Amino acid sequence: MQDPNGTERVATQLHQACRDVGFFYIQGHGMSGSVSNGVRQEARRWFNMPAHVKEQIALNPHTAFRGYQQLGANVTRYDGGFQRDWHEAIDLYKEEADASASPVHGQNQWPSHSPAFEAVLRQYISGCLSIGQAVMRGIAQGLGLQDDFFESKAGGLTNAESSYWVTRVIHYPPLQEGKQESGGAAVKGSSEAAAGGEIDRAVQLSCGEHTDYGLLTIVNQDPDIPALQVKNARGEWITAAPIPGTFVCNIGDMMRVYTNGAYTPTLHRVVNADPSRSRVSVPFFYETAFDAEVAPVAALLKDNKQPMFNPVIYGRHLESKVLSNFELGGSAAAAAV
Ligand SMILES: O=C(O)CCC(=O)C(=O)O
Ligand SMILES: [Fe+2]
Repeated sequence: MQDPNGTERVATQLHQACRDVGFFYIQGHGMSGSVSNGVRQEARRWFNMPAHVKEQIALNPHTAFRGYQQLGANVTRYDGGFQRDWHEAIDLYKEEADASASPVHGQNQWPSHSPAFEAVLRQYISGCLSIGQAVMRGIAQGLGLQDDFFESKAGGLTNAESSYWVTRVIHYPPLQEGKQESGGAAVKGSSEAAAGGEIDRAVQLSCGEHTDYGLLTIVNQDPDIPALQVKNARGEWITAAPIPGTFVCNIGDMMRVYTNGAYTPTLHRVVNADPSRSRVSVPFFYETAFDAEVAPVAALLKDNKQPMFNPVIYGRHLESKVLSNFELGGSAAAAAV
């Protein structure tokens, strides 16, 4: 019997999804519901704690951008200005004992006052690392490479142990009244925009449109609040509705480089249009090792195609993104909390 485990079939499906859409769902991933649901339940409980408790693990440059960020601290940058994303979150990364090599290296600030939350979050991270390594093996196979390509030197020596993973525990309250209508994202306040400051778009977003930075994102979202939107090839926003028991996955910027543009990360955003309920999601980013040099894979440069991308050190790409993600300190958002 050929392909008894169906791995070739899955590899082909992954190839088609990465090439044509950039998003796919995974099921049969092996993570128990007590972990995937439990981490969201504990997160919801934690975000309901008073602000002064949450601020005990506040994120700033001295905490290597790890920890809690209040509502509106995370921003999306557009030409000429930024808009505040309407969420609060806890950011955690792979821990590094030597913090000197990068502004994002250091230890995590685990959620305060909640050992149960920390315990399930650690289980969740460990489960996602296994899933990430397994899916990357499938993606390598779908590309016609050795299934452990990404674990090899040419593939960045990335595995569950070395991945510079990130996880974001995110709480999206309902959008502010009068800002939820879809369409009409005209930029008002152009004098602010010209100065590179905060811009007042007609529509508020829970998370502005972006692509992810690394290899693979695994999204664990509330089952009953559709909010993640993906831009399709026609330029329309399509909802990636939650399917219980599955994770939504998408590929990031490094996959475009490795495949010399054959796979392109897809723009996505979050709009919690529910006026009465907040949404929790816990995306996990299975990323390249920090020092990995990412370059178009020679075996994928068919027909003497030239590489379209210069090699990138993943950690430098990550730093440039993280350092511009926040508008911390006294803000309109602080007043709104
Ligand atoms: O909350 C979600 O569904 C996805 C969030 C996201 O795209 C991100 O954090 O990069
Ligand atoms: Fe994302």
